Amino acid sequence: MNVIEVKNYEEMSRIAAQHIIKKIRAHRSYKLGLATGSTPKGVYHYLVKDHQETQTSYQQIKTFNLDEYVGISAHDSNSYHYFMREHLFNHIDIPAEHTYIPSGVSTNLEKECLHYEEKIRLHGGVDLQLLGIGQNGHIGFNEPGTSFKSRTHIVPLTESTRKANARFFPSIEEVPTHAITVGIGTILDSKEILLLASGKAKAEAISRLLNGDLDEEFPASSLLTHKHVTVIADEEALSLTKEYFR
Ligand SMILES: N[C@@H]1[C@@H](O)[C@H](O)[C@@H](COP(=O)(O)O)O[C@@H]1O
Repeated sequence: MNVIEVKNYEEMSRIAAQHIIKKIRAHRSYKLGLATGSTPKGVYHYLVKDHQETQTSYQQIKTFNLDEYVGISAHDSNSYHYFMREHLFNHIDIPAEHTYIPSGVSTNLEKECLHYEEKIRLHGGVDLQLLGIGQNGHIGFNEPGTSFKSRTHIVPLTESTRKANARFFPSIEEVPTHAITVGIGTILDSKEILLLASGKAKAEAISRLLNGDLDEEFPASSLLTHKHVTVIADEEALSLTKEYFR
């Protein structure tokens, strides 16, 4: 696992964006795995800025998002569909039909999970997966205890995750109780993984990831089994990690 220590959120975002832009320019039909949350917002800001300044093209790029809330439609401002349009898709030249996000309002959610897996597979898999990390080590919405072999599935959200995400909703009661997420096995199939972490709230999770052992109770530790993972973390996120492990 390669660890890049950066000063702050801004630097983390810039370096991650530069890496993604380089890949997109080098490979015409690149497949990007995308994430939501506060962490990747800055990366999307830099991708948009670069697109406006240099016209880096996304016409042949395909994107696959990690997850979506169950019961929240694509038009709802709390949906991850909305988030992606707002922060990235509306500002670059990617065709809407190239952007894939699981549907949280499908009438048959089990079928939706299988279809989503199939879509990723038919496109030859994800080349680069961008990831944030939950305070309890979740990746996508794979909560502690999820099998490292899991594929796209429906998950009940833990209280801690609902609390952490409550800031985006009018009240905690309105935070959905379930989500649809690609599995840990799906994430591990990506050819390359870029995990970003910024701020003190992530320090414990990052320290556990970098110091720790493989443990299904800590989903991010599954990344230790992958050959091509880069962690870009800022000083605060690395503040509890012993020097030796960086
Ligand atoms: N499903 C998302 C994750 O993909 C994300 O990594 C995590 C951390 O969010 P943030 O980046 O806002 O800290 O939150 C949500 O639960």
